Amino acid sequence: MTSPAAPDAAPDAAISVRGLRKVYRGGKEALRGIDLDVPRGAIFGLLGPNGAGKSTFINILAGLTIKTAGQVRIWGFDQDRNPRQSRAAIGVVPQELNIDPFFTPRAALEVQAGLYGVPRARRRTDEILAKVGLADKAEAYARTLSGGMRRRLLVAKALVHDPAVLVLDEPTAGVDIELRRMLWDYVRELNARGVTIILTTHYLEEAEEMCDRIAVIGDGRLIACDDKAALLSRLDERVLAVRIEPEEARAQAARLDLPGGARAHLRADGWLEIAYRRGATDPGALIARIERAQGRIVDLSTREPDLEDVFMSLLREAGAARDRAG
Ligand SMILES: Nc1ncnc2c1ncn2[C@@H]1O[C@H](COP(=O)(O)OP(=O)(O)OP(=O)(O)O)[C@@H](O)[C@H]1O
Repeated sequence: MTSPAAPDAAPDAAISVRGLRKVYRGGKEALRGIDLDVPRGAIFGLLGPNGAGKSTFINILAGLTIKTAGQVRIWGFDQDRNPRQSRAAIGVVPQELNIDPFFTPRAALEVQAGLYGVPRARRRTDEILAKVGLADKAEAYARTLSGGMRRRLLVAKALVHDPAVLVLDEPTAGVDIELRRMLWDYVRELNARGVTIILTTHYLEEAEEMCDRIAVIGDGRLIACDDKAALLSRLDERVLAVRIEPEEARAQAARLDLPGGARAHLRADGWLEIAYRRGATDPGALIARIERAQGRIVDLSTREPDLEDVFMSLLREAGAARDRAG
């Protein structure tokens, strides 16, 4: 693949968004003023609960949804002032598997390349098909492709014009582990060649593994945007897991009032998991409290907070701030 078509001076921000708002017909405000920069060369994760506004954000970048207000620059090109260049700089893999059933993968890529004005001599149809593992399906009708193969075809279609920025909206929803691995390997390879990647995913461990920078959107607002490591270290939280005997005591223990605002919940595997703030309490106090009230601790482990803990904590904080604001 050639390097992505970049202006003479590649911008620091692959995507730069200011004051982005979207109000849908009917009045739903899906984005309430987002300011966001995606650094060039990043693998950038966009996270948020259902209905947070992620797809709206991505569809606006892709030019599929018209924004209500704000400025969007893609690879330095203003979406309103330079629509052609900004569109050429981005490739989007949509969430839905919307593929024309009567096209073969080869024809689908050729049509897509035509739409983007890629001259025949510069088309890389076979190379792209091979990369996404569809070389032997090049002439099959799309309606005969499995869900995973359709997903790969969508990735291939997003790449025909060599975009500098590739956006993947939930690319691994419902795909098997093997395809997921293959897709991520390919994404990493593209990134290593200079393509900036933006992805949304509901699998937080996936974002934790793949992304170097992460934004969290909640209810149309940006509630965090930071390097992954900074985001993870922001939470002064530890998780202690204990196994209590007898079994009957476990559910009771989950309801105990614990020191320092620690929160407990009983996992499906019978372990009691307790999230506590290091500054507010120490594990010794927690253990003593549980043993005093309930049974015997027969096993224990601790772990660092993961992205899921951070994510839940950010959403809780944002919810509490909204409640306070009324
Ligand atoms: N075409 C539309 N018309 C009206 N409301 C819409 C439309 N599309 C989305 N919405 C609403 O806007 C809000 C944001 O939706 P969006 O699809 O952007 O969220 P999301 O973060 O992508 O969610 P998910 O994780 O479920 O895909 C939701 O309340 C949704 O119901």
